[in-house]
Amino acid sequence: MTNLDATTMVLVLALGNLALCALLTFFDHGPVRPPALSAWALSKQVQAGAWTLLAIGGAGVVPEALALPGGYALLFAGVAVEAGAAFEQGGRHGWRRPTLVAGALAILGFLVCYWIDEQGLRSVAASLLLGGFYLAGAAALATGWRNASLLQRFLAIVTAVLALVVAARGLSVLLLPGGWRWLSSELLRQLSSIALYLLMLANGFGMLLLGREAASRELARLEVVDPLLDVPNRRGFFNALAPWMALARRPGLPTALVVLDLDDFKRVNDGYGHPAGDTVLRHVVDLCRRQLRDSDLVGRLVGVEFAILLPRTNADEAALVAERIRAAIASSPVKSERALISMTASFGVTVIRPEDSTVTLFQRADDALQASKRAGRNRVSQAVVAPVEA
Ligand SMILES: Nc1nc2c(ncn2[C@@H]2O[C@H](COP(=O)(O)OP(=O)(O)OP(=O)(O)O)[C@@H](O)[C@H]2O)c(=O)[nH]1
Repeated sequence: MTNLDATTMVLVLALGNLALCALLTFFDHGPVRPPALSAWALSKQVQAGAWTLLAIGGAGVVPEALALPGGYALLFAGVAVEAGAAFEQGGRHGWRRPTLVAGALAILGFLVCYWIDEQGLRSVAASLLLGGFYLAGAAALATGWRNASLLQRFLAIVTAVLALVVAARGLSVLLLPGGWRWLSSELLRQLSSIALYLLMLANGFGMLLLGREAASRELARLEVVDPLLDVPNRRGFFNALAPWMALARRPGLPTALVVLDLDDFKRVNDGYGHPAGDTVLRHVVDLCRRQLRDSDLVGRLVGVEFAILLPRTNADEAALVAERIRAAIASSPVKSERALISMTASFGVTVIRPEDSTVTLFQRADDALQASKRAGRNRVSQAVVAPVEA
């Protein structure tokens, strides 16, 4: 292997991290910057500072006695923040703080080792601590392995392997100072430098690509899910309804559809403000969910009109479910900042018939809903089904 001297590798790492920082500065992340990305950008800045300090220390611009401990302390702070960002990205928000504490302890531990032994113990501590933090980052990437994307799994494995190479260097200095067979300690040092460089690249591209994956997943989700209430929107509900429409053409248990419209909701918005109206909507969805089975589905059709799909349920059973939800809504006022807001809803109930299209199905349910409204609101009406002509 060509000789990669330590000063060159440190310089390459400094330049690489500085380049990443520049890219992140000009990256348009939209109006809201995700916390994981902010933490990660900070970690890159700190690491860029660390490698730069180590590089200029190596070149004799800054006294080594200052550059080495200062550079490594910054480096541990940087990798600790980076591991914390990876936990944040993986949804383990609680792990961020312990990672930062571990970073502070690592700095302390390293400084003690440096003070005891400037050469041997220092590289043992540096390699083991850096490897440890990157391994923590790999563990964070591996969270939710089953649902993780291929990219995330690949990054978790690559990070773990490279972290082990970095840590192996520290162990070799400690246990096999003369090297082992062809694996000389110099070769391990070079491999460890290359691993650090690859970690920088893998984490750099990986984090940005993972962010992009998450953004496109979120976009796809928003096509079928209502962002305020986290239930299927009209399109999502119709998607879920399609197989039940097809099943209705075969003999078997019926599937019911309930449509629900909150009564006089304009009064809530006008009287208590739009945010209070949103709270009421969340509360209503919550109440509905509590009255339904896992196999049932509530979706938001438009505004304050909802639909509920009740598989294997006939019209009378569906009317009972609707009545339960009606009573729950009417008897649980919502606490807003200013007052208790009482709410009622009107319901239309029908079952899917073999000859139904979504238009005829919703027309029937909506007619029943309008009948409830005309009859004074806060009630459940079953659709009138015209007999099928022979
Ligand atoms: N806070 C809030 N209000 C909404 C939302 N979507 C729709 N609305 C409001 O809900 C109200 C719906 O009004 P309508 O369904 O036309 O009528 P209503 O006042 O509910 O009266 P009836 O349906 O005739 O009983 C309107 O004032 C909308 O602005 C939302 O996401 N949040």
